[in-house]
Amino acid sequence: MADSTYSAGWTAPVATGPLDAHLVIPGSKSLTNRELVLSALASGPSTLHAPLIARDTELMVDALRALGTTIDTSSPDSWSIIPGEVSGNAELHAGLAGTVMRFIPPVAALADGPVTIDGDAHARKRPMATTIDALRSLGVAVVDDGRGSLPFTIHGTGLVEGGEITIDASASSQFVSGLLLAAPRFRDGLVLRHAGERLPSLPHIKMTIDTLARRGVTVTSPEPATWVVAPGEIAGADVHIEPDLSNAGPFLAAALLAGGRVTIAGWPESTTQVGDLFRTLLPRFGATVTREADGLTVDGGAGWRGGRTWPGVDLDLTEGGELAPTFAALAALATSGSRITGIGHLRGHETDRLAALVAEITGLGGRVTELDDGLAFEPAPLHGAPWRAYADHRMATTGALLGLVVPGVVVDDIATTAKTLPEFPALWGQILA
Ligand SMILES: O=C(O)C1=C[C@@H](OP(=O)(O)O)[C@@H](O)[C@H](O)C1
Ligand SMILES: C=C(OP(=O)(O)O)C(=O)O
Repeated sequence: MADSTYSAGWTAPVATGPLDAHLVIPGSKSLTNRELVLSALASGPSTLHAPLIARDTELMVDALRALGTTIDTSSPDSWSIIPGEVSGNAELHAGLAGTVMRFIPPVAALADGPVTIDGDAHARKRPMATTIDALRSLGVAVVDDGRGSLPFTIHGTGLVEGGEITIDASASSQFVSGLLLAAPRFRDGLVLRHAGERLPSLPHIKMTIDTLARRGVTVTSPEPATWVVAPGEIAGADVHIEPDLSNAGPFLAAALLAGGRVTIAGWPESTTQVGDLFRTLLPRFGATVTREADGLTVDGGAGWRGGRTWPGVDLDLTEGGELAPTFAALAALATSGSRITGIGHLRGHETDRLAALVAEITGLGGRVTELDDGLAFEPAPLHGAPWRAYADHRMATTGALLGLVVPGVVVDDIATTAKTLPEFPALWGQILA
C-alpha cells in the first residue's frame, strides 16, 4: 500500500545501544479472522476482545458484512458480531489476505446467490485451485477462468450438502482451515482428507480445531491428515484475542541484533500460535528467554552490534513458514552456513518469499540461494542498499531488522506492514527510543 509519509522510502534506524523495551503487540491475525468467521456462522451473538485492527481483519469484516453479518467495530477494544442469514449477490475483495481468500469461499457457498471474490494484483497469483475444486466436489458451482486463482464466482443455492472429499493442501494449510470452519453448517458435515506431498503449518490447523472446540464443535481426526466435522450449531462466544506472536518475532529478534532486552506483554501460557516457536528457537542464536508475570523477555546480551555472534542453524520450518523471513535475517548474520527448509510453499505467500529473500539479502551483499524447499545461507559481510518489500509485511519487517545493524537499509514500502500491524513503524521507533 502506498503511503506518502514514506514516499522516498523508509531508512531503517540503526540501533545505537542495547534495548530495554516493553511492548504490547496487537491481536493475532489468525485468531481474529477465525473468530470473525465463526461468529458470523454462529447461532448467537459474539464479542471479540482486543481484536487485531489491520488491513487483513478489516477486509474480513467487510466481506462478512457483505454476506449479511452485523459487525460493530466502533469500539477498538471489543467488536460485537450478530450473525445473519448468509446472503449472496455480493462482490468481495480479499486484498492480499490468505485467510480471507481461503476462509470466505466456503462461507459464501452457503449463500443463496452469486458471490464474486477478487483481490490485489498479487493475490491473483496465490494458489486457490484447492478451494475451488473442494467446493465443486461438495456440489457447489464455481465459475472461474480456469487458472485456479482469483477472481471467481461462487453460485450458492442456500445449502451445502457436505460429505466426504479429498483435497491437496500441500500449498497451504488455509485450504483445510477454511473448509473446517464452515463445515458444521454443511447439511451432512464434512469428512476432509488431505492427500499430497506435504502439509505445511499444522499448528494453524490445530488452531482452527481449537477455535471450533471452544464454540462447541468437535473435530475428530481418526487418522493423520483426515478430519471429521459433524453438522451442528456453532455457539456464539465471548473471546479474548491473544497478541500476535508471529508479529512479535522481529521485535524479539531485535534484542539479539541490538543487544539488551525486549519484553512482550501478555505472552500466553499455552497457545496454538506458531509464533510461540520464537520462545524455543531464539536460544539457538544465543538469546536468553524468560517468562515472567509481565510477559516474555528475550535478552540478547551485548547483541550482534556488541560483538556477539552465533553459528548457522539448520531449521525445518514446515510448521511455521510465516516465521521464516525473521529467521532469515538471523541466518544472514550467522558466522557459518544455515539452512531453512520446509518452506517451499512460501513461493505462494504474499510474494514469492524465497525469491524475494534471495534478491534482497543478496542486494545487501549476503550469500543466499534457493533450495527446492527452502534457503541456504553462507556468511558474508552486509552493506546498506535499497530493500524491496513486494507488498509483503514480513519482507518489510525483515528489512527493518537487518537495518538495525547494517546502516543504510532503505525499505521501499514500510507501510505495507499495515497488512497485519499498522503500528509497526511506531513500535519499532518505541523499542529504539
Ligand atoms: O491459517 C492461518 O491463519 C495461516 C496459515 C499459514 O498459511 P500457510 O499454511 O499457507 O503457510 C500462515 O503462513 C499464515 O500466515 C496464516
Ligand atoms: C502468509 C501470511 O499471510 P496470509 O494470511 O496472507 O497467508 C503471513 O502473514 O505470513
